[in-house]
Amino acid sequence: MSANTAHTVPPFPADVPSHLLSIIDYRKLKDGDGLELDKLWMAATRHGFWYLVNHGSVTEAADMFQLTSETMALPLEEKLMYEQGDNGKSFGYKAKGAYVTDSAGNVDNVEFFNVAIDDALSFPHVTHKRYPPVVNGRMEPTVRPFVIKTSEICKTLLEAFEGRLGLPDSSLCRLHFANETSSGEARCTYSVVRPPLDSHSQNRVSLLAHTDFGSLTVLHNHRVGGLQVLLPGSDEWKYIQPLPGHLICNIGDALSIFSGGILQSSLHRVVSPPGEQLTCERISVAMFLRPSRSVILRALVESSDTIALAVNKHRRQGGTMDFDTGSTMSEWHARRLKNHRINNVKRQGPNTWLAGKGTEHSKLACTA
Ligand SMILES: O=C(O)CCC(=O)C(=O)O
Ligand SMILES: [Fe+2]
Repeated sequence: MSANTAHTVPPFPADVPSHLLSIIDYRKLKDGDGLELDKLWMAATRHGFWYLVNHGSVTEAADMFQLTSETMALPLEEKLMYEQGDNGKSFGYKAKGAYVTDSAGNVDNVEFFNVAIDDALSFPHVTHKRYPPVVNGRMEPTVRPFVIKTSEICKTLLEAFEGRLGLPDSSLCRLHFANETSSGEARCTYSVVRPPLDSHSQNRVSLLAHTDFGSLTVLHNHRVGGLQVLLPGSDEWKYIQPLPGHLICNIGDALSIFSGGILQSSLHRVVSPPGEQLTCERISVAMFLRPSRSVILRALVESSDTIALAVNKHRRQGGTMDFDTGSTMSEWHARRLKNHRINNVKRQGPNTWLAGKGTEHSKLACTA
């Protein structure tokens, strides 16, 4: 397997429907620039997606791309020794074809390798799971620096949201960076569309429509497209153009629930790369920040009048979002993940697909 280089990858096509996401400057956020905070707030509350530039994690991400190529090149039998399984745990390998993509039972075309944030930080001590030697060899030089750098970015974003939501300082950060384990993880993602190609190859769903389970997702996808988003109020799936040096950030279910729905957790999916990129290898690297395992997913109404007002307004207007789920983060994650797995869907029937949904229930009819 050879990773695509800038020379071999055709450009992302200009004639496909794409979102012009806001571009937020991380350096300005760190400096407390009010206008940049306004831009972030607008993006996070309207769309739940934005680009982040000047984030200072280009080198760390480049090493993770290298790790992705090395890990995905392992023999399938070796990767399968680390398969995540059907019990709602996501650490380790996900083979392509393990997740459903629709209610008809079609399956995905994406491989993941997930490394627990806790394992990256505690290495060589194993907190959750063992990994192949190629990952272990890069745990200290590559995965740990990536996780530390990306966690700093996430902390800055959470602090900005605390301020705008009227929450006491550290209240969101404490839910994520306490002395407890979490399901948070770094992810290496790989997919390629292989011949025979037919008229359905273009635009085929390769990762199901979903909202992210946790709080924040920070994604490096620089060249080969495929990520699409269905923004609130829209009924058209549109691409997010991959841009070198730009992080793609999005809000997940947990932050949406904590904030009484003020922060948007939007539906997204991955389809085969558009236009001439169709048969290019697609690699993306992400970190998923999730609250600690025992944190209950409910709106923080006691800590913020802004959130309490938002919940009341939502209820008065007949909204159906559940702001008191009664689920811990760990239960929410396990339920959603189990219901993505084709083996569970086969065992338990088509309703499993519906039971796998997150906060999108309340907003839009899921179209895929
Ligand atoms: O690879 C991508 O562009 C995004 C994948 C994704 O949405 C996810 O892994 O949750
Ligand atoms: Fe996602």
